[in-house]
Amino acid sequence: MHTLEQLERGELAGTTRLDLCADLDELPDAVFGLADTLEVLNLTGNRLSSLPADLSRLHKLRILFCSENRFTRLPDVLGDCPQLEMVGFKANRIRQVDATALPAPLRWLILTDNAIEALPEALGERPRLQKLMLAGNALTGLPASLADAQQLELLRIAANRLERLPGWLADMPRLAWLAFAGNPFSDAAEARVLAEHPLPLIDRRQIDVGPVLGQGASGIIHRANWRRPDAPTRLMAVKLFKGEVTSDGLPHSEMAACIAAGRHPHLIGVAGPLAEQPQARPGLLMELVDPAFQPLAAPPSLASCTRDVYAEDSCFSAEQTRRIATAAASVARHLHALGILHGDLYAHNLLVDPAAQCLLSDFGAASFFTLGSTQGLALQRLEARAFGCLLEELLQRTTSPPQSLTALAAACQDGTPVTRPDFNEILAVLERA
Ligand SMILES: Nc1ncnc2c1ncn2[C@@H]1O[C@H](COP(=O)(O)OP(=O)(O)OP(=O)(O)O)[C@@H](O)[C@H]1O
Repeated sequence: MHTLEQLERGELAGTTRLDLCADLDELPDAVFGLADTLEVLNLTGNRLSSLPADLSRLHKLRILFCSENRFTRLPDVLGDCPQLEMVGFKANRIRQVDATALPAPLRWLILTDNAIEALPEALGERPRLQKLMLAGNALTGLPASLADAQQLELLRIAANRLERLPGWLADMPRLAWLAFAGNPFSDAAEARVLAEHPLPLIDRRQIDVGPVLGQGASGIIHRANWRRPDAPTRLMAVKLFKGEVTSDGLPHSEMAACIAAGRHPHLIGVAGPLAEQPQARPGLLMELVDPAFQPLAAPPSLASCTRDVYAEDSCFSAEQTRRIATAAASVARHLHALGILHGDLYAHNLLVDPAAQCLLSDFGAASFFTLGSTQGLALQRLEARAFGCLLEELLQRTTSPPQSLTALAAACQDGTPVTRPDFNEILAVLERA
């Protein structure tokens, strides 16, 4: 984080990235002194409601974050910025987004947690658009032009007012990660899945909440002792949800998916939701994961956009790759059979131990669909592409990758979704590999 004083004293000359959080009501003029080098401008957490009309003087600007400010419209000046490819305005009060505000090179747009009812058709006319985060708005529809966004890979539309999922989503050639829970059309499927797979409520008096184990976007995970009257005390983990919308969706949908997912060798076991209590946060009691299990990769970076970031020295044997891929595919098939789309099938959500045992975590983007529906089948093909990307990444780091798996990764990423293999076929290939 930089300070206004550093900026005004000229100490930041030549910088490519500026992070300013200083109760700003307007962009300081001194920022333009960095115009010849500035590529990333992070103004998150100020009180801004507009940007200067001549923002495009920052002619090298590629990435702009203005989350947690007071914008009520996406500033039109963004559309004048010749290199601007990533725009983040999470948690503002935006109602209005005009075509003029969308820069031509737009690749990654974050408008999570605003009050947007409609988006301009021009959104689909940004040919590089790859990642679109719209959860937590008031959208009743999506621009039909998005059907032409050939590069779109990740779409978050959870917690909106959509009455249906657009049919064209099924034909998107590259779409692989989709979250849509918390819309009127999917609420019934969520309620059904949950009703069919209930878990007993856990009495909060039986839980001693211990130290923090970790923190995700939707909540904090603590170690916990579960003291049951008729059984020995068990060491567990409890997730206490924060309650707000995340970039993936709503905490109650995440909880519903965790519960409904049931038991599977490659899922973290869930004991049940904590009984509700006034003023207490919703909570979920689950098995404690051994620290030997670690994420297979880190989440995407600003540069990688939709693809995970692996450690430089990540390297797998063909057998490890086969085991990890089989675990991911079998758990995806299990979820799909229940009417659950994981929506975030990524290496960073796979916890793997040194013996290549594997757990799929993070149901924050999970959504619910009607079993046996055409739409359900399309969604499974969409998740097959996510699996294909994962397998491709594993194979890039595998010594002597089996040819059959290279062909499988390609087939799962076929630009015509209906020709992709389903998860039964995927598992059959993995078994033979
Ligand atoms: N059952 C568990 N046992 C032990 N540690 C856990 C358990 N669940 C989560 N953790 C720890 O808490 C961290 C956050 O977990 P959580 O599932 O909330 O978030 P995430 O999926 O990693 O992140 P995000 O939701 O932001 O994508 C994990 O990285 C892990 O270190």
